[in-house]
Amino acid sequence: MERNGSASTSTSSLFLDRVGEVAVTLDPDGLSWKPIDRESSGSSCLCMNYRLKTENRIEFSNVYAVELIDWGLIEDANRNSGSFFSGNKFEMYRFVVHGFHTGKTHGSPWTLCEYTFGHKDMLICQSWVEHLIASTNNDAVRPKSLLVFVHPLCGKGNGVKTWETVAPIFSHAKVQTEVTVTQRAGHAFDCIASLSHRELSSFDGIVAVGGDGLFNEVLNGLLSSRHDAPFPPSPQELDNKSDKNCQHLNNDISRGRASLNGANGMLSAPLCGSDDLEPLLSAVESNGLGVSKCTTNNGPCNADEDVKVSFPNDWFRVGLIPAGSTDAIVISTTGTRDPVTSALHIILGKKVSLDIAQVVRWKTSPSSTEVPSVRYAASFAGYGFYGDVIKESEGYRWMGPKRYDFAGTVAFLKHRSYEAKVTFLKTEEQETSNIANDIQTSQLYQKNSKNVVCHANCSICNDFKDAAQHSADVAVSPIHSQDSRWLEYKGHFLSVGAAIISCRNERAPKGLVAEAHLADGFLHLILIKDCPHPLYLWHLINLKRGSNPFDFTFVEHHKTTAFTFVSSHNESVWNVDGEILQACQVSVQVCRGLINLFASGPEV
Ligand SMILES: Nc1ncnc2c1ncn2[C@@H]1O[C@H](COP(=O)(O)OP(=O)(O)OP(=O)(O)O)[C@@H](O)[C@H]1O
Repeated sequence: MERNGSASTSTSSLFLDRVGEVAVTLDPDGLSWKPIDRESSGSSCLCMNYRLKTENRIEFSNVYAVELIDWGLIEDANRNSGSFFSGNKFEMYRFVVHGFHTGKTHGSPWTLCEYTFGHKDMLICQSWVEHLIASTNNDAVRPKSLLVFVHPLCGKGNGVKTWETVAPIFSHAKVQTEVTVTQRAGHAFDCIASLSHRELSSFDGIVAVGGDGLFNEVLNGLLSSRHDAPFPPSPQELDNKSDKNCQHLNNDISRGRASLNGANGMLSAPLCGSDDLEPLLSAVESNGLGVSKCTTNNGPCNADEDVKVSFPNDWFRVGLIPAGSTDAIVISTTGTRDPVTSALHIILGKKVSLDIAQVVRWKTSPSSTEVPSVRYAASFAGYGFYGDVIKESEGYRWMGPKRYDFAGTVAFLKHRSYEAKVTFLKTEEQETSNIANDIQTSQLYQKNSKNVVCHANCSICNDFKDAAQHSADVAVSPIHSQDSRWLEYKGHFLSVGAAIISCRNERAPKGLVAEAHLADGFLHLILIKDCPHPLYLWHLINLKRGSNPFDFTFVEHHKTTAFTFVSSHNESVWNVDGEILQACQVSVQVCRGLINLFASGPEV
């Protein structure tokens, strides 16, 4: 390798497979090459997505692996030797640069490419490999060892095939993978929940190959015993507090006459100041943060130490390679639904924080005794229409992903509404808006959201990391603060939904809530009050078309950090990340940035 005029640039003569002899230049940002003594500069780019076009440079940020391979053939595509594919062949030592192209438009899938270089001298090849590896390992912390769960039956039954497609990318990058193909629902949860802290900390992350349901299992397996935080107040507790301390006003939403703030809608008087709200149950002994004396907030501990892995932390990451029916989590966090793109995000060590909703079920049915149980959700928790769809779809599993369209149509035609009470924590933004005037919810929505859409390196999501990374304040929403104000809605609802992220999917390309952020510490509560059938259809059409679905008088949209829900219905079904949860009393709170995902944020 010869140094050029600039100290940071060097050039060598190498052979590039299917091109011929090239002058290769290494600069601080990448690798480029120029054919020597030839006008022809054909190049190759082989892999799952075959590209055949002239390339003469690759940036280091687009290189995911560099490998020394065996002595073998390099093809010279000398134009004088005939066709491109019938050039001369030479034997030499070789190394491969594995890379990818990001596509010209945001949200387009990344495509793989590889360049095989050769030289008669093995030491020269070795030296190139060392230089390239050193140059490409500068930025993010790339994972070395991952635990992988593959759901064989997810989506159209392609889980294993999807893993087989991306597995070579991990082996090229020398990322060790311990793979389990799940045998049943709950398998991944059981495996992860039963891992000792030491076992878990021997991995840099866990990867789910499947849909949102498998991801939810992984999430719950990780957090069930490793996230210590006070529960949000139960509906009963809020009632007790409001009876004792607060003015308690209930404005029922009249059936079929949904309206906004004021007459039949929102109660803007505070239910109670919740400064002294204690968690109903201290089932988990909390130390506030969930971080014990020897924790791994800044990285895995020394193997000999008494390790405890708790969440949130700064190093453990979860990955998702999409193979499911809906894949809303992947689309909302990477901007595309592509296994190769997701695999590359994982290998490159990309990281974004994700808000997680802690859903505490207090009662399964109105007559059952209060026994809290916790479920975590990464994308969505919904009741009414959303619960009906998931329940209805269970009977049509044989249809595959199409069953959601069918079940959705059936649930829509039934047009059922449910009597329920929803109490949510008012945010500062809403306080200001309500004092100022009694504006309608759709206006409130526009005013509060400022229509800032989450994107890669989103400043809103990164805000809290700079201020107080992973402190108790950010781990749990401030629902116990002195200034908390709770608002109550009571009435008949077609659905009650809580979107933690945008939940983009093929049926709602901009998401259920287009401006939801990955890690702003808020969820979006969407209350669809009973309304005439055609209007509800219009709302659904707006979701599908990407128009504003909240611009209706029967839709309430509130950005909040916590809410409670009570229904008197015997078979109350929630849809939590696409999975069924039977519950008639729940409390939900957002835990800001509770986990890290191998992703860079939605590209919008
Ligand atoms: N081997 C298995 N057999 C049956 N169910 C499984 C298996 N592994 C995981 N599951 C469960 O299957 C459910 C659906 O998984 P997932 O969401 O990953 O796939 P999907 O095809 O998108 O599912 P769905 O169509 O139900 O949304 C989850 O509850 C998961 O726990």
